[in-house]
Amino acid sequence: MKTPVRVAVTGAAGQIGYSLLFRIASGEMLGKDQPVILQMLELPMEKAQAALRGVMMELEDCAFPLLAGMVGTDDPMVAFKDADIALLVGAMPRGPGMERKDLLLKNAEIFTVQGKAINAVASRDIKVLVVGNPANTNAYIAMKSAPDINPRNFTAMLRLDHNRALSQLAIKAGVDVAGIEKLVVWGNHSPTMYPDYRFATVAGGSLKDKIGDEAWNRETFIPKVGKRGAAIIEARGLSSAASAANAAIDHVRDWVLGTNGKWTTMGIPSDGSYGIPKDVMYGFPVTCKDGKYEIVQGLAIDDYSRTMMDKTLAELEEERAGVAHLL
Ligand SMILES: NC(=O)C1=CN([C@@H]2O[C@H](COP(=O)(O)OP(=O)(O)OC[C@H]3O[C@@H](n4cnc5c(N)ncnc54)[C@H](O)[C@@H]3O)[C@@H](O)[C@H]2O)C=CC1
Ligand SMILES: O=C([O-])CC(=O)C(=O)O
Repeated sequence: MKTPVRVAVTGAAGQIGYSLLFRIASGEMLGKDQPVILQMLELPMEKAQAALRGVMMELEDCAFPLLAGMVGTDDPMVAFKDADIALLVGAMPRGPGMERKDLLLKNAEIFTVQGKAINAVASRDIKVLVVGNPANTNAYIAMKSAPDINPRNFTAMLRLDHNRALSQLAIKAGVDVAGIEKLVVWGNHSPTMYPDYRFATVAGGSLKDKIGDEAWNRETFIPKVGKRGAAIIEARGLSSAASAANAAIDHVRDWVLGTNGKWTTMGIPSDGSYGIPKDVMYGFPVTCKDGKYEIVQGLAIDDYSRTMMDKTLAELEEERAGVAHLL
């Protein structure tokens, strides 16, 4: 039996939490032979704590063989104690008519507090995924609030955008999602993101050539992927939850268990690649191996792509300036 991995999940009684925890406990994130201890954080309010107790009762009722322990708490110092992995989900979601960056000042403080707690008590090798919006800038805040942890261990979720793009491409080209490789979504998890299939392949050939429709790329595909979150809020009255939880599972699974040479997209602190200034939390194409990610290097950036990549960068820099006083 492997040693259990401690997984901290914030916002555990929320919508995404409800779609996420059961899949982690069943082994879908870290493997069917990997026991986990769930360390769940919720707000120190009776309603949130009662809801968390209910979720924990349901987890108990599943009798998951891999669930080696559970902690429910309102204290970040307890939730992140010795945590190997943290999914920072707990934050206010947007409603109709809002942009994710409208949440910035409302949610930013959560990530200074939690970054500091991670710095104080978590495993020195903790892997952090920020889901709470605006995810890139919140991940940047958490990273800067945890100076003793390697900045590379803080990441933001672009995987939902990557998965959305995959499905739209598969529908357009009439191919299986599983056959598409080498896709990337550059930049911010916001409508400025740049889903880029110039390098994508299907059955060994170019997906871009197969689709052969640049007007569709610019006028339909890019805006559709960028505004998908808003379309779901419009339709459901609530922001995406099951698909967001699914993307979080995909992100962490690939980071920990590897991508076998395949590309995926992660929001990571830039190392200066592709002209993105160091530390900006930006969506890059990566491969993962042995618990580490590497940026795919050497991709040609044409003029249109440069403009798109700079636009989403400018938004991230603006968001970063807006929270500078907190850091
Ligand atoms: N990056 C991405 O692709 C996506 C991000 N999101 C974001 O994820 C976040 C959560 O979404 P939902 O689960 O739908 O929201 P929700 O409102 O259903 O749940 C959030 C939960 O977090 C808790 N919470 C709030 N502040 C907290 C804190 N400081 N510590 C611990 N718990 C706290 C709340 O009590 C609530 O139970 C939102 O910010 C949403 O915008 C949602 C979908 C996709
Ligand atoms: O759009 C939202 O506010 C929720 C989210 O991040 C998404 O679904 O991509």
